[in-house]
Formats: sequence, C-alpha cells, structure tokens
Amino acid sequence: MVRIGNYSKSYNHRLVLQVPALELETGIYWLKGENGSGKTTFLKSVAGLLPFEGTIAVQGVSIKKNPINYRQLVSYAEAEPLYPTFLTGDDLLKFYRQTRKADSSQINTLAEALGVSNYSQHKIGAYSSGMAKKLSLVLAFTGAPKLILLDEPFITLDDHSQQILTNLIADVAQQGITFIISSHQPFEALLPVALAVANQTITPQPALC
Ligand SMILES: Nc1ncnc2c1ncn2[C@@H]1O[C@H](COP(=O)(O)OP(=O)(O)OP(=O)(O)O)[C@@H](O)[C@H]1O
Repeated sequence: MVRIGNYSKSYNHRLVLQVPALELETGIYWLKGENGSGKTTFLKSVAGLLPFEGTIAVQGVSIKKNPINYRQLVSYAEAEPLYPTFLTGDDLLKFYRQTRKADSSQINTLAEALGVSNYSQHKIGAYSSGMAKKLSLVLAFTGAPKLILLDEPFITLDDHSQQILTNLIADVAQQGITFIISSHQPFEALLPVALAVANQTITPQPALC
C-alpha cells in the first residue's frame, strides 16, 4: 500500500530520519516516538509537504513522478492546524469538496458527526483550538483518499469527540483505507500496528508495547 525506499531527511545538513526500506499493507499504523524523534517530519514527507531523499509511493503511485495523482490518494491533518482567519469553515469545506471531488452528503455527515456544522458558518479566527482541529479532521476525511495521515489527532479534542473520532477511524479503515497516526495518547481500541520512531529510523513493532 505504502512503499518507502532509501528515504532520508535532513534539516540544514543534520540527519533526522533515515528509512532504507519500509512497506506497509492496508491497516492502521501508530507512529510512536519521543518528542523530536521525527514523526511530523515523516508524516509531512509522506503527505508531499516536505522535500526528502528517496522514494515514496502509495498504491504504486510515486510522489515524485506523479505528484498530482499521488495527492489525490493522500490526506493529511496537521497536529496544530492553522487556517486564514478571515475564512469560514464552510469556505474551506466547499473548497475541499470541489478539489477533492467529494459529494455534499459526505461532508455534511462528517461535519455533523464531529459537530463542525454547529459553527462552520463562522470565521475561523473565532474558533478555539479544538474547533479548528475538528474542522481539519473533517477536511482530512473528505473525498476518497486511500491513505489518511493524522498528526496527533486526539490533542485538544474533548473526551466525547475523541470517541467519535475513534469510531470514525474504525469505520473508514473497514472500507480499506490506511491510516498512519502519530499520537502520544494510546488508542489501542483500534488495534494499530506500532511503528517505533527512534534512533533516526522507523521500525515496525511486532506487537503493541
Ligand atoms: N523546519 C525545521 N528546521 C530544522 N529542524 C527541524 C525542522 N522541523 C523539525 N526539525 C527537527 O527535526 C527533528 C524531528 O522533529 P519532528 O517535528 O519531526 O519531531 P516529532 O517526533 O514530530 O516531535 P513531537 O512529538 O514533539 O511533535 C527535531 O530535532 C526538530 O528539531
């Protein structure tokens, strides 16, 4: 599903992460690692938001050779999303609906589920961090991505919303969508495969620890 070869990423000539080879089948993956170990760097690389050395392909589509098709396959939600404050949530939902070729009913269902429809008509500048986070999650699920990357999706969400998000991930994963999720909070209920980010590399873990 995801194939990574000879990946490496440095900032200012300082190596942060090196992954000689990694293949992920369809499933839910939990990126686990200490602060600064490279989780966000990896997610942003796979999302196509950071330059890197090496190859990354999703369903055989290369991020470097075929970036437009690649981006249709992959969604990414940032840990701390920032949007232009003068836009409303509805503006962004509409933009994503058009660019991701999603239908309105999908967006409405997602926005209802996470409670975003209660405030999406207001300007983003007036949102709390949790409200912006929920909007970013709705956007990440919009359309028909095959791989959804979620960076710390549970932070700033209240308990109820965390449960709704957990159920949503489980439902979508059942449709064959792959998730790579970085989190310092456990989410064992989703039975994720752990990927340890440590010592400047990523190593699949045989079982949750
Ligand atoms: N733009 C940047 N320029 C220089 N160094 C960076 C940059 N972004 C990240 N780094 C460095 O890369 C390393 C990995 O950072 P990254 O944000 O990927 O870690 P993380 O595992 O997501 O951390 P956290 O759990 O705190 O979110 C850190 O040493 C960080 O200082």
